[in-house]
Amino acid sequence: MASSAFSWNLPDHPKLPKGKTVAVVVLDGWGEANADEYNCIHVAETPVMDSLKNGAPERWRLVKAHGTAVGLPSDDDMGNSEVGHNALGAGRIFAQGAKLVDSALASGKIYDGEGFNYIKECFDKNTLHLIGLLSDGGVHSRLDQVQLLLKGASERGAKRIRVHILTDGRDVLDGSSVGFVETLEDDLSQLREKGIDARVASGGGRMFVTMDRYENDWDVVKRGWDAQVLGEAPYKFQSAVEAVKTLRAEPKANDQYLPPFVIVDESGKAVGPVVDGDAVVTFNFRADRMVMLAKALEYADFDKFDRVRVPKIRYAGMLQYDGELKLPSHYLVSPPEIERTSGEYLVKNGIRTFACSETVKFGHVTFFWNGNRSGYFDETKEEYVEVPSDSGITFNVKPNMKALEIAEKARDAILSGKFDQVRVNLPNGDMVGHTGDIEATVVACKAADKAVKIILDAIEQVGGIYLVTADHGNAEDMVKRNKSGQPLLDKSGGIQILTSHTLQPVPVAIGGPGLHPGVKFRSDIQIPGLANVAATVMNFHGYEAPADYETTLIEVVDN
Ligand SMILES: O=C(O)[C@@H](CO)OP(=O)(O)O
Ligand SMILES: [Mn+2]
Ligand SMILES: [Mn+2]
Repeated sequence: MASSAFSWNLPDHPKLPKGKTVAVVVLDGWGEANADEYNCIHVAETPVMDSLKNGAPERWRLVKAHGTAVGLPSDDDMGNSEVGHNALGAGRIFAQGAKLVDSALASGKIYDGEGFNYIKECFDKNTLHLIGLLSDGGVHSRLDQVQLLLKGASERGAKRIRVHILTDGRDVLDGSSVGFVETLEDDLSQLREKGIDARVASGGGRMFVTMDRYENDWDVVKRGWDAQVLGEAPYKFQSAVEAVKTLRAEPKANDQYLPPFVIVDESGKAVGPVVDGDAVVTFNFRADRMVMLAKALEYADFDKFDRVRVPKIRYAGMLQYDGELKLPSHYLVSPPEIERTSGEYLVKNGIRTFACSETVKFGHVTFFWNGNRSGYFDETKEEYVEVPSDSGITFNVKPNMKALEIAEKARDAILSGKFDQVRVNLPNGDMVGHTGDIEATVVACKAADKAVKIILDAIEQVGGIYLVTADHGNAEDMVKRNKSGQPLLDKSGGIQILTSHTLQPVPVAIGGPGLHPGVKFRSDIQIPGLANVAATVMNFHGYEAPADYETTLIEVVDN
């Protein structure tokens, strides 16, 4: 597109009117899968979602929500909220962090960039610290990328390396942390044989240490800071494998919630606090759960918790995590440039927008939706409402979460007549699904379904249009399966609970009294995915999507 000819004005849709209130509902972690006892959506009472599926075959369909359809390296990659909401909001498929880091490592370009050269200054006399999620989940980070980075940095002069690990159990099976730590320890010992002083320095479970998001609970980040930067934690071990094995042996322990620990030497001294002159890299490519730590590492006037000691460091993110805040200012790989999102177009065409979720998913329908960008495009036309999430609990304890409150806010926004688009994320299926608690996940799915009803009823009242979809699967499959789909059993004969997202497709349901009667899903799109939703929503507002957007899912047939 020649820049001189560029215009934010969207062309009118030839057949669909303007002025309808459009509700866009994203059910987080709500995929479509075979109906069996491990499909919590099937087991749960979900009359509203069932009626959408069974009521109007031309207005319900499945779309792809994982792998290449959302910009991930391969179709073995499960979907996730970041890439899912990016695709939903941007209407195009961008090569995502996972893929960009892969290419930068493969070509070696990562080592030529500004970010690497910035941290390299410390290699000669000081320590390089790597902090991030240690697994092969591919949602926030990947172990093989960390291995390549360790190799690359040591070949380029890093003499002392400390790795601060966060155990996963959320994107990978619970219990797999031990194997990942063993693999890492193996790599570090090979580096030591080459004369590089490389060790694990601290650790903890991702949901209890460091990886909070959207400022739900700063204590999580503080626990990480204390262990990683100050070298202080309630548990001390001489090896990381011993740490993870011992902490996992506690009753009810799981990888996601391991307490913080530091590795100490024979005299009990932490082996790797961060000190003046050191370099720090946060190796997650995904933004949401690194932003808070990035602020603590980078901001001089930080006041969210007492950092006690603020070392003068050179800090780089694997990617830049927030394009608007330019955070962090140094990074190893440039993030995808997700611009001209549907949110920005619609606002510039006068669409008044309301977006809402509870804290743990708030940034999904705002920050991710808008291409990893904080804040409003135009505060006179947008209102983003965050319902405070519960903090300090696992969500199987309160599986209803804030679904009702979110739905009521959406209902009020729809009935107020002040908004053209009302967009929400309902977190239940995903957040409770990640706990691996099947019974609670069934309750969660029911709660999400009830919330959908409240929103659709409001749309009915104002003669509006709805589009209900999801960002990826989770609650529809809670068990690890073999290739033929049979549940896999562990050594003691129990099922292996699947806490992660899935590769399943997700539904898109459309309707409402405001939807032109001739609208139906097209059957000619090869492999429709989440990125086709944005053009569809633009149509419902009476516009055609920009030419480079993935095509709309609908057609209007004359009756
Ligand atoms: O909780 C998260 O960070 C991820 C899983 O790692 O889930 P989602 O992509 O749904 O936010
Ligand atoms: Mn999600
Ligand atoms: Mn999730």
